[in-house]
Amino acid sequence: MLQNFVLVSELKVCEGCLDGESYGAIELLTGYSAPLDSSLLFFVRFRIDRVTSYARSRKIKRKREIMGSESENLMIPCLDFSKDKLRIREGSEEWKIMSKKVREACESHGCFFLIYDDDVKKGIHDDMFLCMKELFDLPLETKRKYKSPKAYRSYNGDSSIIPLCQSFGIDDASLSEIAQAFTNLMWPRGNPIFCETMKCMSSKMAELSFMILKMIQEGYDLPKQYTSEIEEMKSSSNFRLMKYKVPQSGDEVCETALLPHTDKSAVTILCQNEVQGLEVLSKSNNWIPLKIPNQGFAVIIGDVLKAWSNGRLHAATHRVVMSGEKERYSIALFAMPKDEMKIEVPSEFVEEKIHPLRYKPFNYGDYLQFFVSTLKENALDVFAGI
Ligand SMILES: O=C(O)CCC(=O)C(=O)O
Ligand SMILES: [Fe+2]
Repeated sequence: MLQNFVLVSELKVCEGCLDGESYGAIELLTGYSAPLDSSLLFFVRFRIDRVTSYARSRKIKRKREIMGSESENLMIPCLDFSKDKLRIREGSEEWKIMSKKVREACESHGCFFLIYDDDVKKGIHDDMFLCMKELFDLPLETKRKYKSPKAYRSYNGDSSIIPLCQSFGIDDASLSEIAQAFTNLMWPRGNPIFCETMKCMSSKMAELSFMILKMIQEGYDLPKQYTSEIEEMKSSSNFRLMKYKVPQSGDEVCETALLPHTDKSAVTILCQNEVQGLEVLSKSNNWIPLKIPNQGFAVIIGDVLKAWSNGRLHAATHRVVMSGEKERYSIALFAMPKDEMKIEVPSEFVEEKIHPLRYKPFNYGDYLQFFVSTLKENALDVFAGI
């Protein structure tokens, strides 16, 4: 009977030690909430003991889940495009071998790790993260000046759904006039280091995304006639800068800082500071923490390539969880088509028995609009599925 008299919110204030998980646990144990009476404090303490052990067991369970998925993490390939410091040359034997590996990784996991070292890239990673800190440290009213009519571009730091995340999305950031306009808006007195670093980092990442797209074409031995389609798939890009706050509720708690989703791009390239947090959902339905190599990238297949390849390439669902005491900074480059591109499955991907046609042709801009207005989890299948 007593359990009906626990007010969850007062409990939280009273004890000041309950995190999100424990709070949920109390609701679970009590069924519903009612005003807390001081005579019930003994009972409440007893409950808290139970709740704490419940929360502890949840944490252990999560640790086990992570350990269980660790073996799957090891299965996600790490591909070195700069092997022996020699850049893989298009058309070479190494290029062909690597292309098959890219195809395989994108079919099995929808993602892979990428290492790529060259003289231009050296140091730029660190410079970019220093620049990002400077950007996110600007006053809120300055950051809010960055507005765009396009979805997921404007400065976003006030979302009640993902309160730990702040972001900016800049289209075609490698173009001088765009990088300059963004820099001038944030720093009216100028910040040439930021401007140059952003241009350089975004063009490096765009170059890598094109390389991956070409490898996918090669990996399937598709004829040259598809080269122009592959080029169209990266004719736009969005350079997204993100900062994730440390969760307030205690360092052992993992909070979802970015909700599960698939990207609406053709392909996404991502890197981060030293703080991990990205997870992908494996085909066997386990969340796998992606340990992105230092100075390396994670590559994730988006909805466009999934549709175009008739579902052979897997658009991996992913999310960000935050724990620990350090802020996370991440950078994503979304390579995508222009709105007017028609996405149509090449006949080479269709095979009556094993691979019947799964997607009807659609206009990329229409798909984006559909997604933004419905936010459906399985938007691609609802919009273009057969
Ligand atoms: O911050 C990350 O690591 C992931 C970001 C992401 O998935 C996105 O912006 O679509
Ligand atoms: Fe994403």
